[in-house]
Amino acid sequence: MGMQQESSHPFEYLSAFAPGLDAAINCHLGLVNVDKLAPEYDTMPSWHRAVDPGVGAITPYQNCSTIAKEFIPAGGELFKHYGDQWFTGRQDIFGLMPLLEDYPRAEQFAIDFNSIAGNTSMDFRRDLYKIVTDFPFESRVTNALPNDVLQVPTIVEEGIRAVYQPLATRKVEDLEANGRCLDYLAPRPSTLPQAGRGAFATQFLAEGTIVAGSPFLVMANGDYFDMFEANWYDKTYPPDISRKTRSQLGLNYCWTHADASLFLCPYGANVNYINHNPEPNIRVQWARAQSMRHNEQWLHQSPTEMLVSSSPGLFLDFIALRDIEEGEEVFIDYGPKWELAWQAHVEYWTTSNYSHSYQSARVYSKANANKPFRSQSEQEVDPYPSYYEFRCLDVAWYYPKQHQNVWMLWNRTRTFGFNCRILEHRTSPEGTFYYKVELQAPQHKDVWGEQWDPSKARAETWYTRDSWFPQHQVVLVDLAYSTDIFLSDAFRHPIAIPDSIFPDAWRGFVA
Ligand SMILES: C[S@@+](CC[C@H](N)C(=O)[O-])C[C@H]1O[C@@H](n2cnc3c(N)ncnc32)[C@H](O)[C@@H]1O
Repeated sequence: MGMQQESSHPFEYLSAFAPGLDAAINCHLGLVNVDKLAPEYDTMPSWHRAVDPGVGAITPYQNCSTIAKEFIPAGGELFKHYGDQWFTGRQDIFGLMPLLEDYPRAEQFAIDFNSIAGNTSMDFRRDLYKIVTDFPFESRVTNALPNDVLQVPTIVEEGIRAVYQPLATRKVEDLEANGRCLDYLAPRPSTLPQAGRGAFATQFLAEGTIVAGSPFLVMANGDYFDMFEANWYDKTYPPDISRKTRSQLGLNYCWTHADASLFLCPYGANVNYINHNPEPNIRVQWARAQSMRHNEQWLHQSPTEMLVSSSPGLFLDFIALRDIEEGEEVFIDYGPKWELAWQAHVEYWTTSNYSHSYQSARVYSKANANKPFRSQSEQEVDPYPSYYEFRCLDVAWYYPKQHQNVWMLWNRTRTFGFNCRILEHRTSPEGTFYYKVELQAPQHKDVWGEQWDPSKARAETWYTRDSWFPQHQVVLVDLAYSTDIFLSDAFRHPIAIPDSIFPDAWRGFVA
């Protein structure tokens, strides 16, 4: 998430795989208790593409915090809001699952029921309640009600969450005995040169400790990571899938093995920060059968079933090979092929000739915050580099209601505005910059997946705005696909699944 700015496709979000705690959190719309904050954009501040081989090889999307919105009892499962559509779009699987607003409605129903029937006999109350919950026409609200009328007083006194919370709470002793600690590791700048961030022990970890664990996204092959040349925005040409131009950054965070085309992408807390060292202090091993929902059977059969499964079933444990001190960086061995590829890359990078004068739009804007942006006419004399563009945040003005993709456009523009040009600037007595701008309204009528049609190319329609835009609504951004992570020669290499744990049943699998 948070990467919209990096893509120029008019309708599609660019989805970033943001590993960490949040990726493992389920959704229960009656018990939503956490929220995630947008990630921070944080490149390694001292790195520059003209010099540093690590540039573009690690994610700049960092610190995507998960925060508690409600009281969470010890042992309580964390739940976030996936959005109602996640359930309505899967009605064939979930049926009439209660949505976010159905729980308060059910709660109100229980309160009303109690005030009407609370003083009647238990038998009568039970029958009356059964009529409601077993009503032939199922509804999401009735599905949010507990089956047992004896729960109604709990709802009245403590709210409907109190009915569901016990079902979503495990005993702390049970978690301590069978769970995995999520905070034995934490990210910090790595001790290795050019490696970016690494994972560090937050406390002393004795030899044999399971320091982290991770489920995986499983892919049949690495095609998913391929990128092709295309011009989504102007639609002047479609992607040419015969010409792969580069690999997505996600490749560096995923695991594979020479004997199969499979790719496994871990998303357990902090495991994606573990760097490579040929002399590691951590090893990996599959979780014990049935523990952590690890499906041992999958290790003994062709990956076909695993690939079609809708729920994750692989779980890998990361185990201390020796005592690890608090504050020590932890490492796994990515394999000799990775090591050779990295060495070759470092050598190659000395020959790359990226300009020393390159500055990302973010770096430029920060360094020049005391000056207004240049207007169009000023830019004729003193242009900005071609890899910058202006975005103006102006949601209220243009809202093409007739458009079938309104919500997508709205979401997209809300986050990072419309293309815009600066016509004039002025400075208020308080020193705030104001801009007279021209905005380019989105004109797209087509949708993702439709037949390619160059005649639907983006219309160059510019609108002048009368009001002056304050500086926080005018942003200089990097042109999509121009930041370090899109450099076609940025380092890309997957991590090797150690041969010692790679199941024989998967060898030879190619898809
Ligand atoms: C799974 S990520 C590890 C976390 C990463 N360092 C970060 O900051 O997000 C793998 C990437 O980290 C970097 N890396 C890992 N080990 C390294 C090492 N020993 N030397 C240099 N770079 C390393 C490489 O860019 C590699 O592709």
